Amino acid sequence: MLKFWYKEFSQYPPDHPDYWRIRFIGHSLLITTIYFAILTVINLVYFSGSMYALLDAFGLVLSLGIYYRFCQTGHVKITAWATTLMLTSLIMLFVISTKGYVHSLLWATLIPPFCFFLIGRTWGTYISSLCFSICVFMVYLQTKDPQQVTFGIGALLNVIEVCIAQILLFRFYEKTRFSAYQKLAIRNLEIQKMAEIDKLTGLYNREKLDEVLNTLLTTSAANTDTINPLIDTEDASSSMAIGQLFNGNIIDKKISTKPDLSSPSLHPISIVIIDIDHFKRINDNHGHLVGDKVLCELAQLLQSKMRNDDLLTRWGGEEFVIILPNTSLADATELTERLRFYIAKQNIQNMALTISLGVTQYCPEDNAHSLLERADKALYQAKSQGRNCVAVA
Ligand SMILES: Nc1nc2c(ncn2[C@@H]2O[C@H](COP(=O)(O)OP(=O)(O)OP(=O)(O)O)[C@@H](O)[C@H]2O)c(=O)[nH]1
Repeated sequence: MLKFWYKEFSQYPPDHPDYWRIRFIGHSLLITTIYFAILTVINLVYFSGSMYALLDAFGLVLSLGIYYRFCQTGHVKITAWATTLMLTSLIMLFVISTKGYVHSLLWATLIPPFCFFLIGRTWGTYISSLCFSICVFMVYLQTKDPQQVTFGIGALLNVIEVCIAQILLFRFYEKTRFSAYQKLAIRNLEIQKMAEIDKLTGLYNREKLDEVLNTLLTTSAANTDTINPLIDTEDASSSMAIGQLFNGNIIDKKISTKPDLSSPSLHPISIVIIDIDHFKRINDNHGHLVGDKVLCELAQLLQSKMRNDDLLTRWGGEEFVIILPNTSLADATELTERLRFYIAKQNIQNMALTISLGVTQYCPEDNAHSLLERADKALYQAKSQGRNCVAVA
């Protein structure tokens, strides 16, 4: 609708800071054109007020002229100022010429929204203050020389017109505010995702691992009397789900509210550190780009073997860490052995590749650091045992 009026400026895409200002200029000048055209006719035909009709006709020509020029040049700042000055001066001329009677003062309430949106806070404040001071002065003059107030059709039209303009203005404001808020929310989500995802493999990174581990273990420390941080598939009494910690999605499994730290085997959590064997050789022999591809492919293969609640992360370099909730050390060792065997059978970038793995289980006195340190020691042991094997600590 009204495509002939709204010009698309390719230099101002939707994410440009001036995008909404341009739309506002287009809307405002369209509305003022329509208003001035109607007012010219009403003043001329109905009220026989040639002076006001002339003022409105002048406004009509100015609105069209400013918009025509804007479409040609695309100068946002100049157009914003021209529109502001035209509107404020015509409104104030009307207010002064009616001496503030016939509800003409209502028109002045349109000045701040226009000024602030078009020319910014500072000038918006100055111009609005000036115009309102004139309005106050008009009312002061009325007190000095009071006249009988009559509520004619002119006053009625002024009220109706200003009310319609105010509603349109505030609809527009709300639309821009909502749109800006939505964009911001989407950006925030993107940034948050970027901050916790490893760019190369697409897995969660070390920051996310630390966050999840710390949250799990801090929750356990703070709630030793009430909450066990470990997962209990049977006990669904707490509303906090492990899945929320991992990926923001609520997964059915709940964190137990029973004080069970004394018997971690009932609610075990295990950690695995994986390290590619002789990865340096791959880089040296085939180049870093092939090394990167190996990391990505391995990440995908490992991910394909994860269960719903397992969290696979890239710890850094050619090391990966898995958090295995609700998994005892024995189960974790078995699962890890299966992983090792599975990877050794794969052909990754036309190479046979092996991994070494260190496994450990969470103890009540652990913190994130001590837990990872123990798993790392196990990994070191696996390396010294000749690689391509699993060691437990
Ligand atoms: N291509 C690639 N290489 C990486 C990346 N991060 C770390 N590396 C390389 O990974 C190699 C790790 O080498 P080392 O720590 O000596 O370990 P390794 O050769 O796997 O030997 P072991 O662990 O003892 O079996 C180094 O050559 C790093 O440059 C990465 O993102 N991309």
